[in-house]
Amino acid sequence: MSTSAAAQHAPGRAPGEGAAARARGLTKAYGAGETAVLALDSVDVDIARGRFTAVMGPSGSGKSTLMHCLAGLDTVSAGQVWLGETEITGLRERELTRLRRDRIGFMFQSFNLIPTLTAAENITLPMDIAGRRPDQAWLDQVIDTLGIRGRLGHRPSQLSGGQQQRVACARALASRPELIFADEPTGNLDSRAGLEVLGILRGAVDDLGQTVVMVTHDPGAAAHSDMVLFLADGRIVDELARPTAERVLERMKRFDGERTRRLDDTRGTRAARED
Ligand SMILES: Nc1ncnc2c1ncn2[C@@H]1O[C@H](COP(=O)(O)OP(=O)(O)OP(=O)(O)O)[C@@H](O)[C@H]1O
Repeated sequence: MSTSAAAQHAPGRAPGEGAAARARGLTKAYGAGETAVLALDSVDVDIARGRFTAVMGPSGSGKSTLMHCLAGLDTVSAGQVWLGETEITGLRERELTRLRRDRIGFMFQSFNLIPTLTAAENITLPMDIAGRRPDQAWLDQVIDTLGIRGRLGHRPSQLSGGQQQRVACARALASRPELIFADEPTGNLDSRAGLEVLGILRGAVDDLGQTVVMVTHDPGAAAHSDMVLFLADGRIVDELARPTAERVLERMKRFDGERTRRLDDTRGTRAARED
């Protein structure tokens, strides 16, 4: 199905506002010849501004590749990608670095905090590198929303996993980016800390007007989003607005069944040909 067409009418999309990011015909191949892997196969997608979008799919379906291409972390083989109104495909590495620094926030499963810096220093590091002054009122709001004011002088090793992820979240929010990409942000956390982080991302969207895209394997995590995009074999095969964990799980099971049937059909055809 064409996700772009469907997304224009999706309840998860704020009417009248442009997409925070979009891709048309996004194709990414790794390697060449016999060993080439088509990680993304002509993907059309609109990421709604001011919404929380989850990206799900089996291992190897292209979730991380999609995120990396939308964030300008990876080059594309074909197609176009825009961040807001800026087409990022074709930008030079230096322009991409600046664009990522100024307009995108990242959260990773492994937090990626600098161990020798305090929480406060980690939070403002990207802005310090860019020579930008943080907006103190915004920073205070983020720090208080995340409940980490009492931890600002601590180094990462003195913080729990959940607190480290909250610091990583504050770092992603500090520059007030147009778009936050979170790759399995709850993957290394116990369920309580994971729920806290999901609540924080939800709050960043609802209370602070941020746009969040989260890659996850967890239907429970996806249920915190406004819209789930399902990837399979490098294509967006479905989307689900206002998800619940049960509905996400049910869709995933359906895709697994369809995929197994397709594979069985392919094997059957091949076996018949060889007979
Ligand atoms: N640097 C690379 N070189 C070669 N192949 C790659 C590379 N990165 C990813 N791939 C392949 O591209 C496909 C998509 O990978 P990707 O990491 O995007 O999947 P994913 O859905 O994020 O998987 P997972 O859930 O396991 O993290 C896979 O078949 C993978 O093996």
